[in-house]
Amino acid sequence: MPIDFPGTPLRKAIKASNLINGKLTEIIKQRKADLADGKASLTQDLLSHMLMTCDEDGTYMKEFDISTKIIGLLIGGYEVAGAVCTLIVKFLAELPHIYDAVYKAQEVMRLTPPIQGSFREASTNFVFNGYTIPKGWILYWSLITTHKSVEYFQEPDKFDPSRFKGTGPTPYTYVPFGGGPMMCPGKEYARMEILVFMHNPAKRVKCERLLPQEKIVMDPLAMPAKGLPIRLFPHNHIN
Ligand code: HEM
Repeated sequence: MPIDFPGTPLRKAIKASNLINGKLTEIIKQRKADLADGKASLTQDLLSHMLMTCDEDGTYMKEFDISTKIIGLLIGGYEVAGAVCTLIVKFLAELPHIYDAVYKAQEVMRLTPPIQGSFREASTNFVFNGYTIPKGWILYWSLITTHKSVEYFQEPDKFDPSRFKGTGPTPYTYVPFGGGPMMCPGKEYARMEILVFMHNPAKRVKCERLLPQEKIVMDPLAMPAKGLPIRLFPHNHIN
């Protein structure tokens, strides 16, 4: 239960988020001033783009919304794809036989999706599984529950990249990047980043886990608890 209380991870997260938002707001204000003085260009980067683009009603994004979008991009662009690459190394160490890299990466994101779910606001009253959800409620949808459902995936806890052969899973049952209009905007970039990673270090070396029983923890992304210490060998290494 998330309670904002001194000493809790939530309190720490709120403090860190306020600090980062404060720094980003300074940068945003500076950019606004630079744009007004002609010292910055309208097309120089995403920040200028967010400041200068309005929606169909002529409304511009608020500073706070720009700041949270930037935090989302920083986390998505760095942490999340990094978490997937770490987990790929873990599975490569456990199951080193070469399989199609694309299927393997997909199966890693099914079994250990770095982001476990996301939030939505109910735009209307509706009934789900006998529960009435009133309009305006904030809901958490859990993608890991769908990924581990026996209804959609046989032996859901087994690492089996062949699930993605042929037509693959039923639509909306494999959703590591979310779904619908709010789907992750970094999806294609992340896929490319992961495949480049798999093609280079992961293909050239064999890995051995130093802590084979190391657990995966959600903090908040799925990550090995001790940072996944490994030993690397070239593929032609003979013990
Ligand atoms: C394997 C890597 C990644 C995974 C698994 C992932 C997953 C997700 C998920 C599940 C969401 C929530 C979607 C929803 O609510 O339906 C999301 C949102 C988002 N992702 Fe990613 N992501 C990844 C990489 C990236 C990268 C590389 C970027 C940017 C360069 C990025 C930027 C974002 C942003 C900005 C949002 C928020 C979108 C919004 O609120 O409209 N992500 N991501």
